[in-house]
Amino acid sequence: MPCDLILALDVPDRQQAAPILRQLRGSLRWVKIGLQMFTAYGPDYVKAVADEGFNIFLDLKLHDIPNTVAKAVESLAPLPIGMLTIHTSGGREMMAAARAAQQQTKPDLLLLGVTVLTSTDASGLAELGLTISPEAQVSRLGRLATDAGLRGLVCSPLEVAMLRQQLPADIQLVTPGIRPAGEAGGDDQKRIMTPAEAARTGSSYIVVGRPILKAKDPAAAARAILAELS
Ligand SMILES: O=c1ccn([C@@H]2O[C@H](COP(=O)(O)O)[C@@H](O)[C@H]2O)c(=O)[nH]1
Repeated sequence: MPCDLILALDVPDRQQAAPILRQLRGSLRWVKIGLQMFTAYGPDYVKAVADEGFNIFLDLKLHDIPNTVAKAVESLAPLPIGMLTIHTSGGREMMAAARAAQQQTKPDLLLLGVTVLTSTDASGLAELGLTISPEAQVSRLGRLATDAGLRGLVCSPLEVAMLRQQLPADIQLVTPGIRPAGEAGGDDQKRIMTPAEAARTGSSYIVVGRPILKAKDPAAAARAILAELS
């Protein structure tokens, strides 16, 4: 199963992003714009990065009452985006409303349900009153999301093999929590794997931010990961 790289463009400003994008044009296909850059620059920046030839994953992790999330999906539909996230913990009704809005306004958009954040481990779930393993909670939320009509999930690569057993084969599994060998620990990511392992286990896409952005040569670091995946 092919696995592609998505660069999480989590940098403070567009000046820092520009040289990285320029150097990766033609080799990297997907760029994730998340809360940091979207709150700084808004929809215009999404259009600007798309105009440079990248596919855009807009990672806003929408989570609100069903009507509000559905209306946000409608508002985002004119943007040149290929993927958009909502939180599965918003529940079945919220996900179904978002999915209906997406189908009506942007049928080719892949609406992804974020399961358990890769920065959360069993003790983090327990603090929220959820005495369940991350794997069991991802399984539960994955089923709920696909029952509500979603065709893609965000999870840790640690849960991919389990989800591949329980879900239809065409469900797209997008996995952050990627740390190259020797770079584990020392930050907020808890449920992690290397790029090659995440691809081998069946991820459709891996999402990588800091391991690329903090490298001496970010474009070279991204190209090395792309080579690992090919
Ligand atoms: O469960 C999740 C969902 C989303 N993310 C996002 O992915 C990137 C990961 O960046 P790194 O620097 O490689 O940790 C980041 O934008 C998160 O918002 C996630 O990590 N986990």
